[in-house]
Amino acid sequence: MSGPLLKVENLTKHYPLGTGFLKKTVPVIRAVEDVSFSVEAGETLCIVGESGCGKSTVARLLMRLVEPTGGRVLIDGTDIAGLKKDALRAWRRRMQMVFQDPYSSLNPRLTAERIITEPVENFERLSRKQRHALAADLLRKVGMWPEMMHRLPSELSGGQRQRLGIARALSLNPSLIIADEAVSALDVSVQAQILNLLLDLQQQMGIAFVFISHDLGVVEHIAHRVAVMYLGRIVELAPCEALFAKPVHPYTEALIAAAPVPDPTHLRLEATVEGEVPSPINPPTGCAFHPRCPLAVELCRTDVPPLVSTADGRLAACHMRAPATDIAAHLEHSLTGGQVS
Ligand SMILES: Nc1ncnc2c1ncn2[C@@H]1O[C@H](COP(=O)(O)OP(=O)(O)OP(=O)(O)O)[C@@H](O)[C@H]1O
Repeated sequence: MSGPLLKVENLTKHYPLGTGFLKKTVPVIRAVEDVSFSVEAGETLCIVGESGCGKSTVARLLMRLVEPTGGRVLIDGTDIAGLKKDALRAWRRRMQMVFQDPYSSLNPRLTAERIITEPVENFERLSRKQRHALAADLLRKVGMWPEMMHRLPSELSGGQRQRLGIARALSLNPSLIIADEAVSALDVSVQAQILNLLLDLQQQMGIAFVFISHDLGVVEHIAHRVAVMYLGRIVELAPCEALFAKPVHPYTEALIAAAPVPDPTHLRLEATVEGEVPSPINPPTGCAFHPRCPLAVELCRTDVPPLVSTADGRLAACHMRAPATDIAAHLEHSLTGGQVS
């Protein structure tokens, strides 16, 4: 296959606040702003950032659970917005989602067998025997006993319920799984088991993951590449090791400094950075991080920094640490006391 499995181009989602009276423009929540990234087959891209930065909205846009205000999502080069009936069904088989809360995302009235075979039965009729065999196989894949297929979600532990959610996602042999805070509701030791299960499944089945988390310990354990979001935008995108070893964006640096968790057994420390996240309704001008940034200069207050490639092959949006060549002269001018135009 040539090209990435998933390509996201300039994805934007604004939620209007109320309806416009007499066509008056209404204020919007800028949940996702001009987000672009790609995911290769078999790769794990983690999206990390503080609460409210737009991570879950990206997940919902990828799954077409909400419509974008702008931008495109391409699977194997095909724009999913243009897919009609059959192609849309085929695409839905390839992308599955695992949710944060294994308690509320599983139907409490269905047995484990019904829960995990339901996605397949949306596409084809299964005999009792086929359903049984499929459920047993999927349960084994996620490290559960086939006998558990007769249990209701309330008869399973939190970790088992999340395994069930993963088995359900695996049932259609997806190429890509979007996992939104998939281990956040679990105890630390169970988190590690589920993360290791996902890594094993990835190795065996070549599944790609978009893994959304606010927990840097989790991210460091499983990511190949990491996209750091701040107030709806990606501010840094880098290979995992490089990001943790030498963050470029001051926000990434602050996140990592606030949660120094290189040891995967300490998965629970949460990222916090000094100061409040500004409102996505009225974000700061220029770089949205400038009110909290120790490096901010006048240019940061006036111009949104573009996401540019740095010498070591990552992307960063920072006037100070990753100046775009065409604005480098502008920056030098402002640093040397010149007026920002
Ligand atoms: N359906 C909606 N209607 C209006 N605003 C929304 C909606 N969904 C999300 N938002 C807003 O969009 C912004 C991004 O929310 P989102 O849930 O994507 O962030 P997040 O990074 O996933 O946060 P968390 O980690 O707390 O889930 C927030 O300001 C949120 O209040």
